[in-house]
Amino acid sequence: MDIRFQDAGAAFAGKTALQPLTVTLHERRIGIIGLNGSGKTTFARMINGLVTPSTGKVTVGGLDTVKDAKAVLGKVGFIFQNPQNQIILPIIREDIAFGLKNRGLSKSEIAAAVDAVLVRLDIAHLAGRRAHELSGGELQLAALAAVLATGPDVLILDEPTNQLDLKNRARVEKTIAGLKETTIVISHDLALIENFDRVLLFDGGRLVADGRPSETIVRYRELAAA
Ligand SMILES: Nc1ncnc2c1ncn2[C@@H]1O[C@H](COP(=O)(O)OP(=O)(O)OP(=O)(O)O)[C@@H](O)[C@H]1O
Repeated sequence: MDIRFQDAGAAFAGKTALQPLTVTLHERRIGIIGLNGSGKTTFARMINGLVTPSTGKVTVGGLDTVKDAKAVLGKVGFIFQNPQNQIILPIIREDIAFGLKNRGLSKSEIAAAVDAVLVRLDIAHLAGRRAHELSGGELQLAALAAVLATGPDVLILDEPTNQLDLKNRARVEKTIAGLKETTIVISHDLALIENFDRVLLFDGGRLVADGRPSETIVRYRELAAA
C-alpha cells in the first residue's frame, strides 16, 4: 500500500504549515517525530484527506485524497490524540458495531466482526463497559478496535502512548507491534518507534530527516538541543 506525497504541501489561512515534499511510504511501521508544531499531525492528516494539499497531491494505493476522498477514508483509519473524542456510543461493543453499520452486513455478521476485533486486541472484557469509565490505555485500545473493525489498510495513531502509565504503554506498544496493517505512529515517545522500519523527522514544517530510526532519532536529539 504505497502512500505518495508528490510535491504536496499544506497551508492554513495562507500560512504554510508543511512545505511541499515528495516522498513514498511503503514500509509496515513508520514513525513521525519532531518538536511541537513541526508539522507532524498536518502530514498525517494529509494521508487520510482530513487536510487537503494546498499544492501537489497525495495518493494512497493510487487513490487521490481529494478526488477519491471517500475511498481514501475507508482505507486509512485514524486514531486521534484524545481517543475519547472518537468514541461515539457509550458502550464499547455498540461503538465498535456503529462503525460497521451501513455496510450491508447482517446483525449477526456485525456481532461476529465486533467479537473478532475484541479478541484480536485481547479486550473482550471491555465489550460491555462504558467508555467514560475506561482508563486511558483501555480507551486507546477501544478506539483502535473500532477503527480496526472497519478493515483499513493503513492505520495512523497520533501519540498513542501519551499519558499512559508504563503498563498500558507496554500494552499499546505490543498491540502496535502485532498489527498486520501499515501503521504510522506520531510520537514523542522515542522508545516506541526505535524498532520501526522508517522514521521521518519534521522541523518547522519541513521534512528534515528520513531513514532508519537510530539515525533519525540522533538527528532529532541534536536539533532539540540546538
Ligand atoms: N487547523 C489549523 N488551522 C490553523 N493552523 C494550523 C491548523 N493545524 C495546524 N496548524 C498549524 O500548523 C503548524 C503545524 O502543526 P501540527 O499540528 O502539524 O504540528 P505537530 O508537529 O503535530 O505538533 P504537536 O507535536 O504539538 O502535536 C503549527 O504552526 C500549527 O499551529
